[in-house]
Amino acid sequence: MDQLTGNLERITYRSDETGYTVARLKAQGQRSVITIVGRLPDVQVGEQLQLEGQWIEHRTHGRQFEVASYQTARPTGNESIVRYLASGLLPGIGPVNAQRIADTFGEATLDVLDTMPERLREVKGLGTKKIAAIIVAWQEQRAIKALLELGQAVGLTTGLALRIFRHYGEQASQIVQHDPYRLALEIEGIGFPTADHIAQALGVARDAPSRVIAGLRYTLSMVANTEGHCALPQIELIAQTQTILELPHELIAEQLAVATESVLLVLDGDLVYLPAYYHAETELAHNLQRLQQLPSAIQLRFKQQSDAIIMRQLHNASFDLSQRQAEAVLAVLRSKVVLLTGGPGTGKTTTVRAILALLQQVGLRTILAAPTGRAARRLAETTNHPAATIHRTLEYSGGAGNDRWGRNEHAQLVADLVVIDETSMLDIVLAHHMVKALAPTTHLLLVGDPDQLPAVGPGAVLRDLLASNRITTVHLDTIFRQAADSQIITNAHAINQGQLPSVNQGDFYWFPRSNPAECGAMIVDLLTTRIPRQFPQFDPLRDIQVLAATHRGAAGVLELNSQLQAALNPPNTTRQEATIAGTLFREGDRVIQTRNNYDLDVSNGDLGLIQTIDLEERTVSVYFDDTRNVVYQWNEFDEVALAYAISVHKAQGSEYPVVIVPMLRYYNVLLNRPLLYTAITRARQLVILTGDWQAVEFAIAQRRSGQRITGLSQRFGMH
Ligand SMILES: Nc1ncnc2c1ncn2[C@@H]1O[C@H](COP(=O)(O)OP(=O)(O)OP(=O)(O)O)[C@@H](O)[C@H]1O
Repeated sequence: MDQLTGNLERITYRSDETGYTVARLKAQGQRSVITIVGRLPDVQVGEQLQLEGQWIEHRTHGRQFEVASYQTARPTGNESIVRYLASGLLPGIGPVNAQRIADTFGEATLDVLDTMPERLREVKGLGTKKIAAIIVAWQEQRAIKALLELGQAVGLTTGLALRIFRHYGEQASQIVQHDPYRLALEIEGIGFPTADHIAQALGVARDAPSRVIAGLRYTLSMVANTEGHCALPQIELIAQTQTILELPHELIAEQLAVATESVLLVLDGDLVYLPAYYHAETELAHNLQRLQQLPSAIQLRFKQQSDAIIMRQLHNASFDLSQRQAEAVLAVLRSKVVLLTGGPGTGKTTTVRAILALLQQVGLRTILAAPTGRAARRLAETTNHPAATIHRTLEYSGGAGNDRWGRNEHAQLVADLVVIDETSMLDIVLAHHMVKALAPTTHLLLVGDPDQLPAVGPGAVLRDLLASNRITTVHLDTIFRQAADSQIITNAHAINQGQLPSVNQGDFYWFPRSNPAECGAMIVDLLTTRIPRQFPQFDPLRDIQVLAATHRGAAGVLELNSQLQAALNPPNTTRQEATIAGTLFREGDRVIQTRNNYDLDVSNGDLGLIQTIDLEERTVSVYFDDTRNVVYQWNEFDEVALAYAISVHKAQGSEYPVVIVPMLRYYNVLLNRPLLYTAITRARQLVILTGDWQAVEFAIAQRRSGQRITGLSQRFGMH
């Protein structure tokens, strides 16, 4: 190893993601300024660096020093201090102001910034606003430095350290040092093993209570995220935690008792909950029951009108409802909380429209909402009434463990009726926040199809509420004639009843392909050749969605995306491309937003096309839903994925003109009836299944996706 000491002159390039840096150093004993490269996430211009590493000969850039490890010392001497302050470290400080600051405080400049930053007032020409901004930036800089140093000591990669910093801000070092296990629970991409690794490096004992309790909490949050359970039975929880911690059963049982005592976990009967899910479940049950009991303006308004009169009004407004639909309308007028269920084409939306018309006539207010942006847009289109996501309706902001709900028990929604569509997608936490924000006089109508896949988050709210038998429910099961003409809809209902679909007639096709590679090739062929030839009205980039059960394998989301990208949007000198967070993106690519981002105003599931990739500015702009442009910074783009193919789960609540579904046995464990049913009911005009017919049979034979452990239906009625 060679050693080198010098003063940092300039930073030529730095990756915010990885900390990889190219910089210029005025090194002692070297005649000219040299180039250094390596992971130097926190070094600043003007700093004194001590480096270890080796000299290498770069093909195009020539001789440079590759840094293996380094230490920094703060700049000393007027010139270095000025360069340091003017390096872009502090907002609004260029060479002139930097010189003034350095002249005012001399060698003590950095100490003043550390301990008495208010003394900046002594510097001529610095306003209060500028001083406040400098103080914030300086503290943040120090916090990042402290965290990166700590990170080096405990074996954290720069990428992870920066992610932790983005999450916790200035408290990051403190949290890593004193409660490293929090990282596993609160930061996406950091699992228990990483947190455990840090804790071990900090010398936390393997059988320390904090480790055991973290392991128990981690197990619960993992089963919530992967299997949708709100809780686990004690024995199950201990057994699963044991395999993670590799500690004796008794020790874990003991700490489980301690954790429930101190309410880090909640024991209810035999079920153990994370407190957040326990509260969501109990309060949801409680609030729904309270809501059911309190009188309302709607009830009052329609009290004097007989059922027959109301039906006549609807008839006059040209609604010819079936008996069941009429029952549903009356139920909503008479009961505070109603479930309206049914498969595709059974008249749910028509029923909602009839209710809206009645309420509007007499000046009562309705709010419509759905769990995803696309579902909300469709609801608005089909009802001709404004609709928004539930998050937006509840004026949600924040994120990253810092949630704020503008509408809550203290600031409730102003409405006589709130209608939620796609209720099957409601998880326990969102349902809780929504119901909490309803004024006691509001009616709630939950519309949904319980045979769809359950929510991505934990809980099975719609199924649990149905199972409780305590909420007025109207189930629509007649497929109306117009809808029955569609083979997609009749097949959806057939599949739901355990029958095989009829294929190759109308709008529902089957292309047998025996193995995953052939199936993948078939899908490419469909998008590039067959569909454009036979159905030229569909634009392959905009109208066709491939829905796969899995991410892995030759017919999984990842592989299909790379093949479809190559076929539909191949490399082209006029189209910029870039690899961001491990994925190659190209201008023109079809992409999907994968989580809600309130700053950029894009929701999970929104689809768009990449407009421009700007390598200089490190930004990507995406044109969403043919309506609006969103510009992402590079480091935000990990929220976006290619979307030629997406998972069925991601497609919940969305519809597409054409849906193509590979069906193969290699992912048998993932196949089930709700998955296939959900996939094909996403299509408006055309469904194409391709693969192995036995996989279709197998899927239909698996009646349910995994059962979820929840306590909502039992809890209902206990209050
Ligand atoms: N009472 C009725 N008489 C005749 N046709 C009806 C009736 N109710 C609904 N329809 C028609 O049936 C079709 C499906 O109705 P609607 O869109 O309300 O169902 P849905 O359950 O909301 O379907 P999806 O879940 O697929 O959106 C529509 O074409 C609608 O006009």
